[in-house]
Amino acid sequence: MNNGNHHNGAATAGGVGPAGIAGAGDNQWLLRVRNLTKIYGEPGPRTLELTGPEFSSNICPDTDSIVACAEVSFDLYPGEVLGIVGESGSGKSTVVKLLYFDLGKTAGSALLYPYDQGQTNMLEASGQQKRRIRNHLMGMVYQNPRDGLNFHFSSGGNIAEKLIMAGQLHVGGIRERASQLLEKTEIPVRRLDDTPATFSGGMQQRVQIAKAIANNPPLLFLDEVTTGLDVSVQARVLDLIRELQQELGIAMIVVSHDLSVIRMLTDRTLVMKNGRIVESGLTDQILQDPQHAYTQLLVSSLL
Ligand SMILES: Nc1ncnc2c1ncn2[C@@H]1O[C@H](COP(=O)(O)OP(=O)(O)OP(=O)(O)O)[C@@H](O)[C@H]1O
Repeated sequence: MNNGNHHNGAATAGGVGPAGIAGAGDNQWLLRVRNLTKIYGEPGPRTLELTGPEFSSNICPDTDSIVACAEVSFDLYPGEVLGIVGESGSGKSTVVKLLYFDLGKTAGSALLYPYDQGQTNMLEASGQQKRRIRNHLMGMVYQNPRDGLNFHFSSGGNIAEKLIMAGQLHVGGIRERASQLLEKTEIPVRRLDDTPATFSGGMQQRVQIAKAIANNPPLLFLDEVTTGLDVSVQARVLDLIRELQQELGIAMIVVSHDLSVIRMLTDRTLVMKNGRIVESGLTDQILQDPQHAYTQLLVSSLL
């Protein structure tokens, strides 16, 4: 498991920023996740014992319940980019969907420092508090733009929605901010009133990114955001994410089955298999010297 010692001297650490962690000290985590677990179906007493990488299965032989993820623990520091890599079905998306409140947990806790100074498990917050956390402190970019965007709204309308949810009501200000965000994500501002349905796949992802960062959240989730795009389009979206990360100092959790995406974007990586973390560490170290047999297989497929 990660020892929590590494972080990259985040731009927001110690400063008065959207992370709200002024004076929190240099080693203050932004997000602390412990024993995050999601099980579909009724688990039995031995469900966790009888599933996982050593069984090459996440299905409990006693109850047929599915362990989407179990006992996932890690810390994320302000401005740090953490990757989650693993094959299809390993539980990567489940982890970010639990943290973004798209799914309800079976067990575990997640403390987000700007929410109640990290004193309260945000996974047990009320619906209203969760909406507040989501609107002010987090952004999400989904693999499928239809999950993150309303295709009946214009691109500007999609961004406006996020701004309004966070309490911005001044129409002129909203339009100006939406234009600024489109510019930042390299979409011609003249497309402000066009719907995402008229955009290319790469542009749709960039509108999702613009919407996700609209309220300057300290934390952004990216779930397979370039999967399915043409290689050249992928490269442009990845470059944009990297530039925005450097400019804004935003912490990110990047989910991908693709180690080249993980290599390009992340500082530290969790490797998942059958719902469990099998290895974690600095991305460079994992790529150079993978310890777990499964990670070795993943890395060799990259070479
Ligand atoms: N609604 C559901 N009911 C039952 N099982 C589910 C449900 N959603 C996900 N699962 C299972 O949970 C496990 C983890 O799924 P998850 O989507 O997190 O994997 P992943 O690593 O993100 O893979 P992918 O990229 O293919 O989505 C898989 O075995 C999946 O079949």
